[in-house]
Amino acid sequence: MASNKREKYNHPYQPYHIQLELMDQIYRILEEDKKIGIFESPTGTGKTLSLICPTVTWLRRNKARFVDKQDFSKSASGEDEGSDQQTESDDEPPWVKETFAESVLKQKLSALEEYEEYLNSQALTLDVATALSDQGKNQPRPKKARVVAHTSVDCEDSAFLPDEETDPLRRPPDNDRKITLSNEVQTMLGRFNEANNAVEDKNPGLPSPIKIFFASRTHSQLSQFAAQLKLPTFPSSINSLAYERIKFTPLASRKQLCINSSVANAPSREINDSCMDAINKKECLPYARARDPGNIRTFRDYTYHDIHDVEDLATIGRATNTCPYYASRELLSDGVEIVTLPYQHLLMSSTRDALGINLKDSIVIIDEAHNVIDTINMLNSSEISLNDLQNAKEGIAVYSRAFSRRLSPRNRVNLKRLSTLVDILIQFIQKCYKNGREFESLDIFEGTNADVLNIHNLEQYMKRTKIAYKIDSYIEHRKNEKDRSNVVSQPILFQVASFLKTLTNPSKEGKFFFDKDFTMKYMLLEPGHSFKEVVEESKCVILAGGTMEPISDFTSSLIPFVDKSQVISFSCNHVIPEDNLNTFIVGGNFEFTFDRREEIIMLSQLHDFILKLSTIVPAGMVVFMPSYKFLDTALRFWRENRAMKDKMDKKKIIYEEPGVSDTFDRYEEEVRAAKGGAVLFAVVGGRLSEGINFQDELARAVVMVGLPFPNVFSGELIIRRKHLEQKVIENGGDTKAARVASRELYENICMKAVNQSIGRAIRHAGDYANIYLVDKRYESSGIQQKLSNWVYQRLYKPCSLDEVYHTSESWFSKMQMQRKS
Ligand SMILES: Nc1ncnc2c1ncn2[C@@H]1O[C@H](COP(=O)(O)OP(=O)(O)OP(=O)(O)O)[C@@H](O)[C@H]1O
Ligand code: SF4
Repeated sequence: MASNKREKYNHPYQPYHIQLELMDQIYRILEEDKKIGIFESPTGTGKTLSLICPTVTWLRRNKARFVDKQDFSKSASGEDEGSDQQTESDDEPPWVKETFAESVLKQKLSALEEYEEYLNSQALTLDVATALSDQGKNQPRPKKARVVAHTSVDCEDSAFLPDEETDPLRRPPDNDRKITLSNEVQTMLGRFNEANNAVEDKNPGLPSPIKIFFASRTHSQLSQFAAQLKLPTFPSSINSLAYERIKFTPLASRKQLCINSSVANAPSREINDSCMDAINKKECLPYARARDPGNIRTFRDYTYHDIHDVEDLATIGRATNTCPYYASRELLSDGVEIVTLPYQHLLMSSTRDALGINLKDSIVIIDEAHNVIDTINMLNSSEISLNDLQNAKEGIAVYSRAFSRRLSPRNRVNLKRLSTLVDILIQFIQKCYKNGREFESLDIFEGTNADVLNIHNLEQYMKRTKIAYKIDSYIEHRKNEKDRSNVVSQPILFQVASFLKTLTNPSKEGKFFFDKDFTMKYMLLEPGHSFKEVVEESKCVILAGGTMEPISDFTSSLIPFVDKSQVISFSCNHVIPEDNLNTFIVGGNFEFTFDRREEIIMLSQLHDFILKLSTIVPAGMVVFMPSYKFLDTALRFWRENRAMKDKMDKKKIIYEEPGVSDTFDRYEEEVRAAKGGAVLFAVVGGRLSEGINFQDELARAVVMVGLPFPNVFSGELIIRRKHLEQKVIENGGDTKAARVASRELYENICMKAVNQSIGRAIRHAGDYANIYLVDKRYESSGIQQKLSNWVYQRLYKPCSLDEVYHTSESWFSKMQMQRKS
């Protein structure tokens, strides 16, 4: 049975039972045409292959169905779904259409076979590409583009002058195919093109009707996807083809893909502008080559020859001297089946449009999806503090003085206007600031002369002249000249520009408000609104992650517009044996509410509990505290009142501090030294609570102290709660229902953080550890149900503290014995 299933999804290994369950659910979404899948698959359970195998298997089967005469004849005869255009062929008898469709199909299929054979026969491997790209280093380089580098001291001052105000429509849009080339570039291009144009296009362009878009948060997760995609082999979608390559491309940023060294070395935030500069000045040969169909074909054939990650794509770009950033985008409409891309490429509609990403009917997979709501909110929010504005004002003044003689009258006027606007923002904060207070954008300008300023024009001016970039670069440059330490300061004018953009075009789904430290913020309150387009355009969206509970967070804020019958959610068990984890609730007196958490008796008891546990737990033990402040209070109290020194029993104490980056390394070293292990005190939401592996000895126990509810006084939360309560009431609920919804919001934020933190332990099939939830509020069934399923399923029955110690002791001895035998 299991091996049948393995074949069914083309899994490269014998899938774990839980992988089979997950793959069944994913396949079901696709086959039953459901809209949303929400899947939790704990780390170590082979999530990436569980996502790849059923989706690509389905994709190939679906393509086979598409290639089937009936489906294809529709597309060949122009009868695409939704097409209501009358065509000439409507008048033709059915047998004519059918014969035409059959002949088109035949031609396309045999061309497809030829293309696969062509790819097989060509030496388009990465080794060849690397060799070519090494050779390419000796090729003449295009004229060096002028780049404003922060660290460069000998920058010409003129580099900091505002760009000329050209009509933005005349600036080559990203997908403009025609550019006029300088003579030098044209000569070189001619040489490169001769060879390529002689080769006819082998790819018949049989449309891949459905694509898979796989988005994740980090570069390493996307590379991991490419590496895992190499493992399975999928049957060809065409009977006559013995082997069909997966047509895959990653999409990435210019920072990762730029092969023009004079641009690629610029600081991250300047790369886009530098690239556009190089393009506008016709100084980038790889760009010119990426506009040429012959070069794109060569680039495509290299790319499709194998599964390549982002670094490989850059190598192919160098080998073909074709910009991989632009060339990879061309593949979106050239037979690609699977695309990986970072979150922001997928989640912003403007970025999708600019990159030419069409999600129509696609399978969208979002990995590490516990971050997706925060990412959408972050991408659509902006903020600026009083301090930033004061620095911006100073920056504009310094810049205006330095360049007063060289600025055109128009630039001078606009800079003056910008300074006045910054002044208005400063005065508004000084006059009206109250943490958590909402305001409208119009309130800022009441009683001012802002109408004369025309903020929209000012925003456009900043965009066209890149003045924010010029001022920030100039200030940085001056600082570096005076202070050779090269301390990178914040790009303040960039922040002003971004806030201005929000101010001129705020979305209805967001609010302006004041937050702590005299900050003005704009925050999106309905992430679902921005996500709706992704859901509506695609065939389905699969949200997958290691810790997705509480799932209600997604259904209520991300996809409230999707009918429940269209959502499948599934939380996988862990691959570890049932007995490899116990979750204890340590209640008793413990209740670390904000008011009580510093009570002397509770702090003393907490110390005694951790101390006792440290004598029982082997090797490493991680204790998560709800905040830095509480960690600091507890450590101080224990040193002063419980004679705590630098160890707990035999375990060395290591603790997290804000801004310190080597905590994990020190802890790991201590645990690996095998002298008795270490206790690591970390903070929920700190840098050790997400994305870090505490496998095996690094965490034989995770202790979660209290429930890390968010700060009720944060301006952001005040606004979110108010918005939610209003929504409940507008939808016919009463004040009690509104309060319940608020409570749910708080609990979800808190439990998401708990699941993230405790999920750091148990990282593979043979791992084992215990989890201790120290607070009596964990006894509530509502809270327990928000734990990750694999943790909830291993909750130990309610018991006394003595039983916790006793059971733990015998369990650890048993597990260690098992390991030895
Ligand atoms: N059934 C299996 N048998 C053996 N190895 C497997 C199996 N399934 C996946 N693997 C391998 O296990 C390793 C871990 O896989 P992957 O990184 O996808 O898992 P994960 O830990 O669930 O993911 P994440 O780190 O994103 O939480 C990979 O090298 C993968 O090829
Ligand atoms: S077009 Fe490509 S290679 Fe040229 S500067 Fe831009 S990203 Fe770099």
